[in-house]
Amino acid sequence: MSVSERDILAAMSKVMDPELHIDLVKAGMVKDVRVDGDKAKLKIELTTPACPMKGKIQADAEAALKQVPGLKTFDIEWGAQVRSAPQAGAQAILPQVKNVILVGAGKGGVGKSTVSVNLAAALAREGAKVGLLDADFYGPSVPLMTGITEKPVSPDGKTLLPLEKHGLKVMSIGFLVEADQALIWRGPMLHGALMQLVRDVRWGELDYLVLDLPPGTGDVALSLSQSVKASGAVLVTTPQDVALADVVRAKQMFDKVHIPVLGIVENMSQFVCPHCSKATPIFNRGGGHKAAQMFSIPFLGEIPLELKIREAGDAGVPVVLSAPESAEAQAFVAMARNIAGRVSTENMRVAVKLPVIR
Ligand SMILES: Nc1ncnc2c1ncn2[C@@H]1O[C@H](COP(=O)(O)OP(=O)(O)OP(=O)(O)O)[C@@H](O)[C@H]1O
Repeated sequence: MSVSERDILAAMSKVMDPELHIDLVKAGMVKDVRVDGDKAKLKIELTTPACPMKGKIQADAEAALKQVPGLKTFDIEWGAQVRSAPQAGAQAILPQVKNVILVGAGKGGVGKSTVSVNLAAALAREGAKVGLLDADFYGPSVPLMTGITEKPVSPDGKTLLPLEKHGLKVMSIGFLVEADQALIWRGPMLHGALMQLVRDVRWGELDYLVLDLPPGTGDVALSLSQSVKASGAVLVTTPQDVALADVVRAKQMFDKVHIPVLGIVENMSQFVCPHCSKATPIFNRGGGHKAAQMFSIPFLGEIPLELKIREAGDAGVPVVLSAPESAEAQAFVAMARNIAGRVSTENMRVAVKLPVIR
């Protein structure tokens, strides 16, 4: 029995992307199908190199090809092509950036910058082109957390080159102004300075720009979020019940400007004693889950309270790079994959008018 390219496509159209809820052919992921007698070659292009469902898609695709009558061997080349947010492109303020991911929190000190830096580093480690923009003028921590001490240069007096470290393109308000100076600026001045950071930096082509927002739900966070036409926002919280009120405010802020909330990350979830391995929920447990349930938005992961995370931050090498095999690094990687998956789902939902599935 001879096999045709149509048979291969028919088999692939039975494989569903478990997150996007459409089949691989409809999602445009199946490329370059070639059949030669009883052998087939094809390429499957995932929507992100950090795909949280790659293992399942791979198993399902192989199982489907094994069912094709007459097909003896097959060779799947795996790749990834990050899709742009529908609002990205020539008209946008960042025309070469496919997706802006906002990282926000209802209040300061919950680990927003730690999450931003590790998210960016984890996505880059998976193979994506990633930028990190620190707009947190209250306490720009990205220079310290990435170990960058140089100042950005402007080759033409108008635009700035981002600094490059850990496979990331990095820019921070902290590179340009003293913290006490930014703090006395009023709203419009701050917004202007931050927009300059967005617009006048030569980011080049990026799959993801992770934007560490100023904490809270003030006007600057709101107007910046609105201006960059983000793919979505990640809310960082600690597990206490008192943090819930801040999450509510942050969620309302993003709803107001129609930015999808990609989900909630619970930071400082519990402390695992390095001596006896006993887990202690210092800041209580479950607040992030509770908030996610309350709003029917995804829970993107929990990050333990762990000395190594703080030490890695202070040493300028994110823990996902300094100790990639550690449980805390794995927690960040799982979170980053969930976020990349949610960005893909949001983009696909708009592109093919999928129903909202939470
Ligand atoms: N999971 C964690 N385990 C241990 N230390 C952590 C963890 N998350 C954050 N920290 C530490 O807590 C401090 C505050 O974190 P970070 O600067 O990321 O918070 P933030 O929400 O961005 O704060 P701000 O809004 O004030 O800028 C840092 O010293 C950081 O290293």
